[in-house]
Amino acid sequence: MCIVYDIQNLVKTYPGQASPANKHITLQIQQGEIFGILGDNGAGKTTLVRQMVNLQASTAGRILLFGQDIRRNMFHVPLHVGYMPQQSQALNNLTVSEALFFTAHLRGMSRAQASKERDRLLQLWQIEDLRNAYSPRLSGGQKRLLRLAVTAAGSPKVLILDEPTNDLDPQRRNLVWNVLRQINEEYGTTIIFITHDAIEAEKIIQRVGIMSAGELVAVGRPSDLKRSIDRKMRLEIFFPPERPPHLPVHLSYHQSQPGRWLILLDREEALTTLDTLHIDHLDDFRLYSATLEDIYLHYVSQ
Ligand SMILES: Nc1ncnc2c1ncn2[C@@H]1O[C@H](COP(=O)(O)OP(=O)(O)OP(=O)(O)O)[C@@H](O)[C@H]1O
Repeated sequence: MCIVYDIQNLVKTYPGQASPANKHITLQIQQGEIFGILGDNGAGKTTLVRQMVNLQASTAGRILLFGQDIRRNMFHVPLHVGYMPQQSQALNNLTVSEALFFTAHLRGMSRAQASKERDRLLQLWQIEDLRNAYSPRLSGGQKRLLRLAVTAAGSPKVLILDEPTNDLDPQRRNLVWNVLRQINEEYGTTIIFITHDAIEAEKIIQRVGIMSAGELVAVGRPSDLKRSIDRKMRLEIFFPPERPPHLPVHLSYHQSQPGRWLILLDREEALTTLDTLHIDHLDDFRLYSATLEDIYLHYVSQ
């Protein structure tokens, strides 16, 4: 299988920063993969993808895209990669329809092909009713869908998306994951994205890279990484914040919000722990096997 990205020993230190934003990142991404990048705030994810699209010079290391060093030819990345940054003002004063048409046209399609591409994208991303709306007047979520559609215009071989589901309601987040999977299946597009939605992204992620403090601390298929915490169950409990339950002393919890704890347990002790906690004193509880979010918490907390 063809290697799309070959990232070798990459380091980025911003001027004036004591520690590097990322260090010694070595990673290969294969053609047709859906690769997710997870990590806490400031872990170096955006810096890494900006290096991958040649918008950020690296301090050391190199990046090959389809076997060619991305710094040798400034057109190499734009020719193959559609990139959606976290924030962008780039849609100017165009209507939704114009933004899609001109992007497809600029990417080499004839006017007739670009019109067809515009209609296909309007339908695929379910934004047909916005076709004549001016992009600056769209809501945050509508803009996000338009930016995703613009990034995918002309079907580039690789999509790199920095938090594709930010600003979206649950229904549209679902739409995004489904459309990305569809694009990957139909065109064999390699899709690389950063997300904080570990649980939802698990639906489509084939391989994941977990970043912590500038380092890539784990890379693998979610099912393989799960083996490292395989014997663990995830117990989520909900309780009145002013009356926290008494947890057996050998267990620790992660509090995602007041009155909600996440506890990783050995399978064997799940039922006894629930007994100790007195279920009737809890507002609610959920017990399930490890998710991608647990893998992430496991590696980031190490
Ligand atoms: N232009 C810059 N100049 C100086 N430091 C920067 C710059 N951009 C990012 N950094 C620093 O580099 C580190 C990594 O930032 P980066 O944006 O890559 O993290 P991230 O994982 O994408 O975070 P988030 O999830 O919050 O978006 C942080 O410490 C950040 O403060």
